[in-house]
Formats: sequence, structure tokens, C-alpha cells
Amino acid sequence: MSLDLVDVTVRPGAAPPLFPPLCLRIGRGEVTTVMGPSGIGKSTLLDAVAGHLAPPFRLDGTLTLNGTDLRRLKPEARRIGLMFQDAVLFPHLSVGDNLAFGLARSVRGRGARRDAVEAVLEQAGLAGFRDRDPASLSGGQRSRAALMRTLLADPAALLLDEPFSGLDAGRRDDIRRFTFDHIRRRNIPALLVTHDPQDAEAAGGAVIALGGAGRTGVGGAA
Ligand SMILES: Nc1ncnc2c1ncn2[C@@H]1O[C@H](COP(=O)(O)OP(=O)(O)OP(=O)(O)O)[C@@H](O)[C@H]1O
Repeated sequence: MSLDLVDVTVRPGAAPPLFPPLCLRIGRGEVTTVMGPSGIGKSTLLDAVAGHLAPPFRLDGTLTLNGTDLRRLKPEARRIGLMFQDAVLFPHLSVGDNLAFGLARSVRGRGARRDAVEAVLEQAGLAGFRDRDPASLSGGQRSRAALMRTLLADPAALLLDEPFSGLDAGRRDDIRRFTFDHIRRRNIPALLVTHDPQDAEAAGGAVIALGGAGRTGVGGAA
């Protein structure tokens, strides 16, 4: 059970690929970090995995999640959670309704949905915040709520694009630990894009430098 990339790269139309073919195997509960210079295509790689690649970009290579060919699936069928910098909560919904918005459709019934939201609020240290306006939360509280909203959708893998860079230094350590603990607890593979070596270190998994010469890769698929 893993997220596997075999000889994956992205081409803008007929132009050369943005980066040399990448091979990665990310096991359950593991976080692999992708680093590299600005413009090399890190965010575009995440778009490709999530299924949001827009023209003129084209994907080359093989992408599988737990053995399923992701390229055959529409984005919404891939069960991939996304977490970005400056996570945004819907301003017109309460914190609890924001989280319920992410809740997997498999959780049915008002009581069950409310219980699921209460449980993650508690895990996120946000017990009692259900009816609060998102604008009344600190940056760190908002980040935790946004991560929980993503996890409530019960993703089979998680993609993180500079998720901690909008946070002040004091908060960053807490949110990092919280995020990586949750990925391990959920036992899902995660792919992290960052410029911050401390993120890579805290992630604790393989670190890939995108944009070096030749084929790039780690893990069983390399
Ligand atoms: N229409 C296009 N045709 C050709 N190249 C394009 C087109 N649109 C974007 N690009 C290039 O594709 C690359 C996409 O970069 P991307 O945002 O994925 O990089 P990144 O590594 O995430 O950068 P950063 O670290 O700055 O966020 C850039 O080099 C950009 O110039």
C-alpha cells in the first residue's frame, strides 16, 4: 500500500520536461519531501498527482495509489487530500460547518456527522470552537482546523505544498508536529513540497532534490 511514481515528469506542451523523470515509492505513514529551485515544477508535480494539471502541461510516467492507476481516475475519485500555504476556511461558515464540509459522504446522519466534527476539534486542540467564526481564530488554529477538514474527507494520500510557510516561527514547530503525527496516525502516504530544510527534517522521510541531472528517485519504485 503506497503512492508510487515511476518515471514521472511534466511537459509544457511540446517543450522539454520541467524536471528529469522521477521515481518514488511513498509507503503508508511516510512523508517524502520534494525540494528544488523555484520554477522547477514542484507545485506542478503535485497538481499532476492530484489530477489538476491544466493545459499546456502534459504528464508522462505512471502514477499509482495502493495499486490503482491514478491517471484513469478523475480528481474527485482519487481520494487525495491537499494542504496549501495560507489554508483558507470559508468565512461565512462556522468552524464546525467548515469541518463538516470536508466530511466524507460515508458518514451519514446529523448526529454521526456532529460527533465526527467534535472528535477532530478535540484532537486539534479546538474543543469548544465549533460555533466560532473562522476570523476569530489565530493563524495556527486556522491551520489546524484546515488540516482536520482535509483529513475528515478520509483521503488515501496527502499532498502538502509549503503548508507551514505562512505561520510564524513559534507556531510552525507545533503545526508541523501535529501534521506529521496525524499522517502517521492515519497511516497514509504524503508528499511534501517545501523550501525549508527544517520541514524536511521534521517530516522524517526521504528527501528528493528535483532538478538535478539524470533520473531522480528513492524507494522501492526507483
Ligand atoms: N504555459 C506555460 N508554458 C511553459 N512553461 C510554463 C507555462 N506555465 C508555467 N510554466 C512554467 O512551469 C513551471 C511551473 O513551476 P511550479 O510553480 O510548479 O514551480 P515550483 O517548483 O513549485 O516553484 P516555487 O518553488 O517558486 O513555488 C515554471 O517554471 C513556469 O515558468
